[in-house]
Amino acid sequence: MNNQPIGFIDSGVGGLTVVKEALRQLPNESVVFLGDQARLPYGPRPAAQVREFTWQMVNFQLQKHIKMLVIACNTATAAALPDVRAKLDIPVVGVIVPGSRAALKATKTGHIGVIGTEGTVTSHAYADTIHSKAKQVKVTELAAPKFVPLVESNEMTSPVAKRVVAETLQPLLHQGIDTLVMGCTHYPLLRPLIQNVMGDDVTLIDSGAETVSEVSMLLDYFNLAAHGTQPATNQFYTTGNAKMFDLIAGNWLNLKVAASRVVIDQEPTDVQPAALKTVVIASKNPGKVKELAAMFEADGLTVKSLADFPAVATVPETGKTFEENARLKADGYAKALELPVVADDSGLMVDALDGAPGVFSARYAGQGHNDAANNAKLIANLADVPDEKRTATFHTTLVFAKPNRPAEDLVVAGSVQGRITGVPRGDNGFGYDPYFFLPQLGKTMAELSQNEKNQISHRGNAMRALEAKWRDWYKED
Ligand SMILES: O=c1nc[nH]c2c1ncn2[C@H]1C[C@H](O)[C@@H](COP(=O)(O)OP(=O)(O)OP(=O)(O)O)O1
Ligand SMILES: [Mg+2]
Repeated sequence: MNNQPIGFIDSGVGGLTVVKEALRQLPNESVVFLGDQARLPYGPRPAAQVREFTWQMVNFQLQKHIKMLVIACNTATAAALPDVRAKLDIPVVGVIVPGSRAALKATKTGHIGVIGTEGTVTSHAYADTIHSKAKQVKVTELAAPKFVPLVESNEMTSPVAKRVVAETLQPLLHQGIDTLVMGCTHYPLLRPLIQNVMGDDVTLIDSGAETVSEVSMLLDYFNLAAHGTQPATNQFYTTGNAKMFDLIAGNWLNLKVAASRVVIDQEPTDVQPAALKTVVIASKNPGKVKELAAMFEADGLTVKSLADFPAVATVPETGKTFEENARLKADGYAKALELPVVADDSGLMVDALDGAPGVFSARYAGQGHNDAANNAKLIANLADVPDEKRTATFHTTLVFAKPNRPAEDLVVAGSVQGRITGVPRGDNGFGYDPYFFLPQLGKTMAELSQNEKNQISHRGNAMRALEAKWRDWYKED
């Protein structure tokens, strides 16, 4: 008997489909869930990176004193389960074996379909597991990389979702597949759409739900089940947007949760007293911070960001222009922190949308916005616009401010032109980068390294303008 919690980890909200099943089947058990929404999707990432991220989640869970770990993510199971299992002395459960087992039990035609992320499909983890048990069974695997972003942007019932699901599953029809494994814990949230396309004769296997039976069995086997004498407690954490997390959990899984945001990919930084040669990049956007930090670090400055000052109050962006917002942020944070501050206000202006989303780029998708939701809305709004009319501009205004001297603000700007594609490409950068195509390079922004992006980007151009001026300005003190 053991009242410690069970830890569940996933790249995002998808793992909650497993937790929901656990709460139903094992109501005495306490749960700690962590979703790495800040870095999803995991699907397109190299296996080594998925392993690294998974270990960061595992280490977070170990601090919560879990008694068992469930890797509620197929991509992470395929990439990291053997490694994690070998190094931990608690039971570690993945989703692929239980899903494979259930599919074998269900199939009559002996032809099983598997849909998953690119990472899961290229690992052939399902085919290998199924074939290790039953060689003669035919397994057809198909990557469905667009499904996770649909779920994470809360677009499960939109016309876009319906079309994407129908188009993606086309290759699996009329082949004699009678059982389809939803090999990603996000997919059960699209279940009605998937069932509709596959037809009622196809049995859908929810690998996550199957996993809970395995958890239940292991709790008994290792004598780890909770006493049931005290109420179970549940804790939910996300590395991303807690509001969006709560919204999706509530709307789609009927789970009332209040998630907390956590950082798992950096060592805690001590807050140091204000140093003379310190600049604070006053942004909550890690993508921006990374790009801007490089320049100042090269100049020998100590660079900090708002992540180093978790207690400072957020400055609202109430301006109507990039410059107004950049000034508000720079002056506001410089005053609060009593340090020199650089702020960036930036966004995407699409010609066919009369310059939208513009200064509203970060909040384009409204309440609980995030990159995936913003991108989904952008693509939906451009659905009927032909390629040659999808021209767009990225803009950045940078303001460098000294504490309490707004009149001396140094203001520069930069921009770059490109075109909005229909299909995202690349894993680098952030925000709208995967959709921002640069015809002269034949690549999207997200396909460039940080260095390459800085050479041509709006932010890089603004930084070069700042570079020419800031040293003299800074020295004046
Ligand atoms: O290089 C870029 N590549 C892709 N997307 C970009 C880029 N630069 C800005 N963007 C998008 C992200 C966000 O949706 C909006 C900026 O909004 P913006 O308010 O300036 O930044 P933010 O809220 O993300 O962070 P913060 O205000 O804390 O600096 O434009
Ligand atoms: Mg902002």
